[in-house]
Amino acid sequence: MRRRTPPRRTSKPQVLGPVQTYHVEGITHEAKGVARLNGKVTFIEGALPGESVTAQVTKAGRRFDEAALHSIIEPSDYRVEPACPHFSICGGCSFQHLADEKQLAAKHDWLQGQLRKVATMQDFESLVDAPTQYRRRARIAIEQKKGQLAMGFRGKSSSDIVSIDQCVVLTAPLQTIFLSLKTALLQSELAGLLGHIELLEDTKGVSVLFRLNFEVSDELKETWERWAQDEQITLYWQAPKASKAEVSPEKMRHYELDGLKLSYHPQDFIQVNAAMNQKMVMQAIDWLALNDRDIVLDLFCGVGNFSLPLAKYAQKVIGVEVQDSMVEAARHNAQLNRLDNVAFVAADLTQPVENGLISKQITKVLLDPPRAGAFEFLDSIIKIAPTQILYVSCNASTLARDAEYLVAKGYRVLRVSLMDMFPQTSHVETMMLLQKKK
Ligand SMILES: C[S@@+](CC[C@H](N)C(=O)[O-])C[C@H]1O[C@@H](n2cnc3c(N)ncnc32)[C@H](O)[C@@H]1O
Ligand code: SF4
Repeated sequence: MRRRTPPRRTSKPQVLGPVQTYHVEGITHEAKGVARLNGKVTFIEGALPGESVTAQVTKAGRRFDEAALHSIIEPSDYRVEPACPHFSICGGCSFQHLADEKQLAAKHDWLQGQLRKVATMQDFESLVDAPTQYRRRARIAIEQKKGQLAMGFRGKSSSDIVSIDQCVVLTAPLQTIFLSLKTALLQSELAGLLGHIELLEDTKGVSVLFRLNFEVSDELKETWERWAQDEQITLYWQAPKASKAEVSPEKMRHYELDGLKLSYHPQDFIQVNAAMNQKMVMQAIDWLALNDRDIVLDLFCGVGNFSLPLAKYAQKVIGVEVQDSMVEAARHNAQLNRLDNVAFVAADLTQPVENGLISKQITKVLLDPPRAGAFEFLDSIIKIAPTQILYVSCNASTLARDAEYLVAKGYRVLRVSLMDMFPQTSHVETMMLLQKKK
């Protein structure tokens, strides 16, 4: 008998305490108001600094409590109407009730706290773009329960799916296809066969990937291919247990960046915010001040998102990436863009790498690791002894750890930029430039 994946655990907040009045003093980077009652810190979701609110403790801890907002007695001047009707329950965003400039200020405060041991400059720089309609990729959860279709994101205080009709952080073409898809799925048996859906927009247009939990008949597939033709989008099907390599490897996609064309598979990593990606890559080129004597090592290079633009300014760029298929795509991208001064190597940077990579000829290193950071490769970077290291990070705590190590080994932090890649959410991306001490 076929079995469905087990239902996710739901975690509804459990109210413990009486309704009490709090004065909110600060805000965490996850948008929880910080208050103190009888000396004990309380985090209140939805409350803003400067506000007087009433709230009820939902989780009592030894060092701090968590509370649910009950009412706002005195609102903050910076409280704004959330742009999305689902904001109060959808876990996708956490900051829509706070004015954009204050969101950024809250993220700055938090980032400065995280990096306080290594980055002592007064102010960090900021890189920002549009506050909404920026997300060119999204994973949509879907569930059919008792004839009802839920399609959207996980909730704020439960892992249930919040069914949405509108998502203001998606690009406009993705919002449009989301609605059309939802309407079509309401009338199709496909809804009950799906694990999740991935939406993607790039220079080629919009695509939808169906991740299947169960096999689909050819007839049903044909119906959906006709729907995709009408909508002028591309469909990808990922069969149950199928690997990425089995998902239409011939139907590659591409995006444009700094006048270059980058080809990739729909399940490869690409930066989610296209406008911010363009700005980030330009900032990397600017900060590294490359010239035709520079040999650059681009670690965790993906399909060449930094390597190719950098190659226009440097003598040579060497990109390193663990996934063979992405290394192949990166090599193809170099050819496509007629760049012959860039090479790509497949290597797992958490393991000892071939000695050829640890070359003293390398003058600058750029690294853009996943959340776990790059600790295992730091000693290799130190052996290379580049004059500059540009660290792009999606996790400030692993960045802080790695930067501390590099500082202890003879580097100093020159510049830090908070890149607001995901406005309205609590995610923070950082660019840090380190310089070798003389
Ligand atoms: C944050 S993404 C950055 C990709 C690229 N720099 C970009 O801007 O599109 C991190 C990349 O590191 C790769 N990666 C993850 N673990 C790795 C490892 N252990 N060794 C080498 N690359 C790895 C991932 O496949 C992914 O392409
Ligand atoms: S992720 Fe989309 S639907 Fe959810 S709160 Fe944010 S804008 Fe609204």
